[in-house]
Amino acid sequence: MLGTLLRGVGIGKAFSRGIVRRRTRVVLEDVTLEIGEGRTLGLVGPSGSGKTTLARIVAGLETPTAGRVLYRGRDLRDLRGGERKAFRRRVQMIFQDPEGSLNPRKTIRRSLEEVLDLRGVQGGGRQEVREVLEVVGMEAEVLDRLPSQLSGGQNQRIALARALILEPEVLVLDEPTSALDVSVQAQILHLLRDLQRERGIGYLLISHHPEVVGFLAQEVALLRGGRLLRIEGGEEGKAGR
Ligand SMILES: Nc1ncnc2c1ncn2[C@@H]1O[C@H](COP(=O)(O)OP(=O)(O)OP(=O)(O)O)[C@@H](O)[C@H]1O
Repeated sequence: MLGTLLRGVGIGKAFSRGIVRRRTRVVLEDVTLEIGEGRTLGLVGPSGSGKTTLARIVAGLETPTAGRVLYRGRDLRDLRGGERKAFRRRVQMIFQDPEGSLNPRKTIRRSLEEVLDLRGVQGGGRQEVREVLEVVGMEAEVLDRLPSQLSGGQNQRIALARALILEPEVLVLDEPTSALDVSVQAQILHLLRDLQRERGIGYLLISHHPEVVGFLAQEVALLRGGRLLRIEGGEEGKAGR
């Protein structure tokens, strides 16, 4: 049995609004879910139901106002030093707008090399950058370009390459193909599926498109008005597992 990597338990989130009369708006209530090794949990629900907020909480980019997130059984609030670093490295988020997730003023080479710097890799970085480019199906000639000189699909591949350099255990994918042409969407989905099979990465996948969720997810969580209505088995057959 493959292990659980991330769990959200009883997650709630309320945003405050109004400066004079402090009011709060509850966006998530008592949401419990888990992301397992080599598995995809799809997250669907109407616009404004709290999907992105939940994804950001699970990825550690936002703190919940109730409940907790556990990474390998450890509460994120208790992670310090090396453990905190490990979480930051092993849980990565991929966004809908690939160009926006890359620094527009940095070449692709710089964007990838700076992640290697974060990992403390020196000298041998060049080879690794080339290897990861190959994994995401890109040629080395893109290295000297800026994100604005690449297509949406190419930028999403680079965003993935950047995450892969950190050797992630979990990828939180927020509408990763929605900004792309249909044919490019399919390529990215196949790439994501292959990466998961080869590396056992766990995915939390937000998408408005049932065919996208059906392709990758074994389980699908339905969020409505900030509450998890149900989690059900996905269409495993379609993914050919
Ligand atoms: N930083 C914030 N401050 C206040 N309210 C916020 C904040 N972030 C999100 N919200 C509110 O929380 C609710 C849920 O937003 P969220 O983006 O999580 O929904 P979503 O399901 O991802 O929507 P979509 O499918 O349209 O992307 C919305 O009403 C939104 O306005």
